[in-house]
Amino acid sequence: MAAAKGGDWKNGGGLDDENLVFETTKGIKPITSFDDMGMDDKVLRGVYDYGFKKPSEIQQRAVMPILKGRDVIAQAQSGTGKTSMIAISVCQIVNTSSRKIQVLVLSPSRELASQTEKTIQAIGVHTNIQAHACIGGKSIGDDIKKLERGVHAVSGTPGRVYDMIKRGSLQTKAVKLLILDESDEMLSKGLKDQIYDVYRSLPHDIQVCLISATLPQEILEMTNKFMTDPVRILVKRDELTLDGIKQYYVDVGEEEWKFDTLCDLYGRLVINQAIIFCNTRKKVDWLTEKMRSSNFIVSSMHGDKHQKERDEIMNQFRSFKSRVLIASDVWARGIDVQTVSHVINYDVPNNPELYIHRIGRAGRFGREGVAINFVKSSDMKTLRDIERYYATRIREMPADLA
Ligand SMILES: Nc1ncnc2c1ncn2[C@@H]1O[C@H](COP(=O)(O)OP(=O)(O)OP(=O)(O)O)[C@@H](O)[C@H]1O
Repeated sequence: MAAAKGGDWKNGGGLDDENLVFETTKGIKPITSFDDMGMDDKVLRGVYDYGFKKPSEIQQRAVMPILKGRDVIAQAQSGTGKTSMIAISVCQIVNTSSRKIQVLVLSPSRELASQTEKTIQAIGVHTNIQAHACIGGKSIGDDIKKLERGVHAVSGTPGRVYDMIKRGSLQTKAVKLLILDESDEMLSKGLKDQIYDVYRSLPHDIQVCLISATLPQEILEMTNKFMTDPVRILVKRDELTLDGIKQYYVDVGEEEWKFDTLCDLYGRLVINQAIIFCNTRKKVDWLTEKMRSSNFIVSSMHGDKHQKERDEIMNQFRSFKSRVLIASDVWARGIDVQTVSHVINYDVPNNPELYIHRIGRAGRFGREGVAINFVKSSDMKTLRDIERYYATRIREMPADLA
């Protein structure tokens, strides 16, 4: 932070970066109790009232550097409390006596941005913090009104946030902290330009925190362009999969056998709640129709649906009224529904990062979960590559899994 960030990060890192080795910063002392983090009593009360007793490993290591104003790159396995850590830090950092936006949290999906806003509001219940979810698909007029009335923290998606900045409704002068959740996705090709647009509207000495379960080398390489001497808490690839999530595959041979396999599983497994991931929105729609016409009750969700419908589906799923959700990768990252017991990859995901995020929808915060991959003969190599990449085992699903 402090010093102006140098470099042309929008256009990628220089050649010098290629041989950089990234390691966890030495000498980070875990703080094993929330009581010892020097937080305001009201924030602390909010944390305990929210049901947290002890900080998770990543919270023990990353909260203090964030609160001290350091730039931080924080990686930890899925479902281990990273987004909650963002909420705790935001509640502590904002000064509620001023109604200016002081923290901006950006997330890749509307659902995640909204989930983070709700967590901030819940943990900050005793502090009077005003957070606002600034996300696409909602009324622009409502956003403008809410922002002009004054809020302390904004959790949003990059497109809508930048729109509000351009309109002058989202004032950035007092923003001291920018957090990119799911930061590898945020800095990937598709979103990097939008993030850059937001970033250059913020004060020069902005503190930046990057959070994700997956942080590939090429993302770490670009961080020196906009971060200053960041504290790094990193996880090695072979430690990223969670023991609590059992991983299986079913060799379906050909695409056409996937559907029967799914129907068969439905009859055999005791599922609390399940997410079935497909690689395209079209496939989500197709599978939803096909399941419904075979009398299965399923919900479905992807980025082409209207926001109102997306909200309804999320509410139904979170309140356990719907138990099986067929989804695109809009659901792969960050969404926290503790009761999800099974993740089914109807299609093997296109990259190893997505695999980690998808299966991480089950097995939240130490719970058990099961991930089942439907694998065509032509996908077997991709699955083996994923297995090798994370040094994990994805076993053939046993007949008696139920
Ligand atoms: N210290 C804690 N004690 C108890 N529960 C916690 C704690 N921190 C987080 N949780 C709970 O664990 C679950 C997962 O937390 P969170 O969503 O913050 O994880 P995450 O690491 O951001 O996940 P993802 O990798 O999917 O983005 C949530 O239900 C959250 O309420």
